[in-house]
Amino acid sequence: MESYLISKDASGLLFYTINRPEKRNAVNDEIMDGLEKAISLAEAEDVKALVITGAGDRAFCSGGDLSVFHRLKTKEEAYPMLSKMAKIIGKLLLMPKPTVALMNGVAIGGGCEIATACDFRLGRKGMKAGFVQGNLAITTGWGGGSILCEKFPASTALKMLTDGSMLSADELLNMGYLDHVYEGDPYRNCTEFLGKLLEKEVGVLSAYVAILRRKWSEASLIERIEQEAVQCAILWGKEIHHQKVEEFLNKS
Ligand SMILES: CC[C@@H](C(=O)O)C(=O)SCCNC(=O)CCNC(=O)[C@H](O)C(C)(C)COP(=O)(O)OP(=O)(O)OC[C@H]1O[C@@H](n2cnc3c(N)ncnc32)[C@H](O)[C@@H]1OP(=O)(O)O
Repeated sequence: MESYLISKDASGLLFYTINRPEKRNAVNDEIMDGLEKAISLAEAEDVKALVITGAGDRAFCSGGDLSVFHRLKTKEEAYPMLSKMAKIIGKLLLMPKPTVALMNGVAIGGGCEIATACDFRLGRKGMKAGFVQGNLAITTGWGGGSILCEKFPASTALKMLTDGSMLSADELLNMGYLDHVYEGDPYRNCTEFLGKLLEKEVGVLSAYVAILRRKWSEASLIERIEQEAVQCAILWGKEIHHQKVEEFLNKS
């Protein structure tokens, strides 16, 4: 089974679907490479927006694949993985088309980092999301912390990052993290939410998006994302992080 799927519809939406529902759509190297591929495919003239979602009805994305990345023990081993995904998330953040996180289920850790980089976040009623990295004795390491701090009020961002709690769709909507909570078919809800955006010329969409992207480029957000990966790698190398991950992997 492919780890990811890429498809395009007639209205100009390019879909990137993480396809590991049995692992709650945890991110491995293949998924990182697929996301980078989808970001470049979205440059095509007939694509109006990129939509990221997860296969199945349980998870949007459960973050980094702990069973794979647990093999990385030192900061020197962890940094290339963190930096690779931080660069891809930086590309997602600055890509020249609008982006949507269609959060069909739980989003945890790195899953929230991917969603935070998107322009719009739609959550299925009943889903939950949380930046749980602190519970694993690390921080966000793919840039999501820096992006959260840029896009949301400082107190909202700091509370989400330091609490490490799972928040309900209604809580996420109230605090402005989600733009919309939907029930029923995700595809129909996504196209309805985007609505008139999809009727606009692609040049108009890219020009508006560029206004936003310039703001983030001028705020040195890419440099801050890179510093976040470095900082996370240092915590990653500590024994307490490995103990916390082992607790999750041995939980059954
Ligand atoms: C590494 C980068 C870092 C960052 O920079 O942000 C991170 O992302 S840290 C990773 C943070 N993620 C987590 O801590 C998520 C851990 N997962 C869970 O809490 C739960 O699995 C869930 C996502 C809430 C789903 O719960 P549930 O529906 O009850 O399913 P299971 O727990 O039984 O999981 C099913 C299956 O999937 C495996 N799984 C789930 N998440 C991951 C993951 N992130 N990495 C690897 N594997 C994962 C889980 O182990 C089960 O596998 P089997 O036992 O083989 O069925």
